[in-house]
Amino acid sequence: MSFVEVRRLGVTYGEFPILERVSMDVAEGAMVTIVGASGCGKSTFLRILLGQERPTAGAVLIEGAPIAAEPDPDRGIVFQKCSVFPHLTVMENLTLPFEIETGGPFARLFGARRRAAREKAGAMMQRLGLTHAAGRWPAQLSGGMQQRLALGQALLRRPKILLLDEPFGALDPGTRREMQELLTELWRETGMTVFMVTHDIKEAFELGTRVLVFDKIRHDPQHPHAYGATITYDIPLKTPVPVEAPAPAAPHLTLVTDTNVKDVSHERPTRPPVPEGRRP
Ligand SMILES: Nc1ncnc2c1ncn2[C@@H]1O[C@H](COP(=O)(O)OP(=O)(O)OP(=O)(O)O)[C@@H](O)[C@H]1O
Repeated sequence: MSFVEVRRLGVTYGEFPILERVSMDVAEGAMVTIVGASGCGKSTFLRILLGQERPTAGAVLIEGAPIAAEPDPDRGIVFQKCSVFPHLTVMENLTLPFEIETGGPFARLFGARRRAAREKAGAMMQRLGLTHAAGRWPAQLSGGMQQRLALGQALLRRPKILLLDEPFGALDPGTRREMQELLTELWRETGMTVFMVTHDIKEAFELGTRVLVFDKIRHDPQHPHAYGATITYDIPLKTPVPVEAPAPAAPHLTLVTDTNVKDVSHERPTRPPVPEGRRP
């Protein structure tokens, strides 16, 4: 049994299929990076993993059980922007997860529980280098600091799965590099399973233990929205933590099609053929 199993997942909005027949098995501790053209359904896939949306077809299992019908502390998420609450200070953003745990978004912590929450938030601030900014509002932070705060907030409840939707897309190259290093450190420390959407191919290959490419296998030029995207390439790169093993010398490419899985490590990747009966 894999940690995350996705079985012939499909998502349709109205009459438009966005994702179709997406299947994968993901080991615990993997860092799965996801690339694909804009609009092919990468964020939709993350929302399904979060439990924010239900799939139209297929299933997602986590540790063998169907995914919870709504977000829970086992899954944290960080978006490109606006992941933290603008009306709360850094400290308040980091104690909020514990307040929600106690009794929903309007709950307040008092006494020993408040002290414990502030201690954990303080330790996280130190880990993220934000201690000096405890009393600042998010609008008073740089983009990199805001994303560090968002990562910290997502990690405080120790999620088993961290979902990242282009988390470093709005950062300058230097800050982006720092954030990539921080993410790698936190991932190694926690052993959590990460799904990260990125438009930066280099980032996908540098950070991921496995790269997934989302694209449409079937395409009808007369009806460009007739088919959804699926996984067209599934490229394992390194063994995920905690198992320590040397990375393979060269990436082993697997071209995933609807009906078969074909080893193409010795071939140049080419566009999959249009199935019979679908030719314009
Ligand atoms: N709630 C919704 N209702 C209807 N259509 C939606 C909804 N959410 C997303 N879509 C559509 O689904 C498609 C996929 O969107 P999604 O944001 O998942 O793509 P993406 O691959 O993450 O794109 P990008 O890389 O640009 O962020 C888009 O055409 C979008 O307009």
